[in-house]
Amino acid sequence: MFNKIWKNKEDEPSSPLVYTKEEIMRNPIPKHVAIIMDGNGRWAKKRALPRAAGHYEGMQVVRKITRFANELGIKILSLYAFSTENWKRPKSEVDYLMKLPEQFLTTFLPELAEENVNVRVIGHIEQLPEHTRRAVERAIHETKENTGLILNFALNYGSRAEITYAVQQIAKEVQKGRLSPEQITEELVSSYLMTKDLTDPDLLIRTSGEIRLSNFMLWQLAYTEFWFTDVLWPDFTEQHLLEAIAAFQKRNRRFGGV
Ligand SMILES: CCc1cc(N2CCCCCC2)n2ncc(-c3ccc(F)cc3)c2n1
Repeated sequence: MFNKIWKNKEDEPSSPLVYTKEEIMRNPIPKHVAIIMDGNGRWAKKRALPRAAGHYEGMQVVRKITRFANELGIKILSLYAFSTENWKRPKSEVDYLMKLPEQFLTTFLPELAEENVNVRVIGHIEQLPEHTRRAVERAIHETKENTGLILNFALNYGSRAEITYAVQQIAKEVQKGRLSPEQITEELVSSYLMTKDLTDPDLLIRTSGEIRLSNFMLWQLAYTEFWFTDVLWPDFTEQHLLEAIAAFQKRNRRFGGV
């Protein structure tokens, strides 16, 4: 295996450094954390379990990390749950994945509401099975007045498609004479994206050792700190989130000066 530019977290004993919530909360907390939740299939394979077991375990981690992010004072947590490329997976796996939003919400929506969490979704949910879309729309409706953590699921989402659709919409406005080319600024483009009501991610976390963006929030991540870990998503813990935020805080210490 080639020598990686960052430490392998998965094979080493747990990091000698242990961070506490109190210690991390003494420094600025990233307002928007985005996570590419990778490694569920590999986690199952390592245990000779079906891939569905990895997805199920990954869903339990979503609940745990959502609760902890809310405690830390993170304002927005974006989770890449299903990309437009995921449709290429075996039908049985896609069918299972499409049941997870209902399962998650049936089990945890009362708790999310209790914790004042505001559920949102970016992506083309109109292309999801009816039962999946209904569960998601109900969660969005039932939590829309909540003012706590914004839990933003990326479902059937692809960044290039999002940007292309925005360009098409802007071109139509120019064609109708409602916009001039000079009015097309970065702010205007951002206002045509699905994330128009959200600030850009301050910290991106990707698990399972993959070092790529996989067509996730390409425009929005322009100035985001990236933190990669070999840890597989089902093994991701509050301590790993603290480690990622500690790295974010170390990198942003320079903000005070040159
Ligand atoms: C539709 C694919 C999918 C996969 C999935 N996994 C599987 C892959 C990633 C690891 C996490 C568990 N989760 N976990 C929660 C949701 C969810 C989505 C929307 C919502 F409103 C509430 C919950 C979810 N959705």
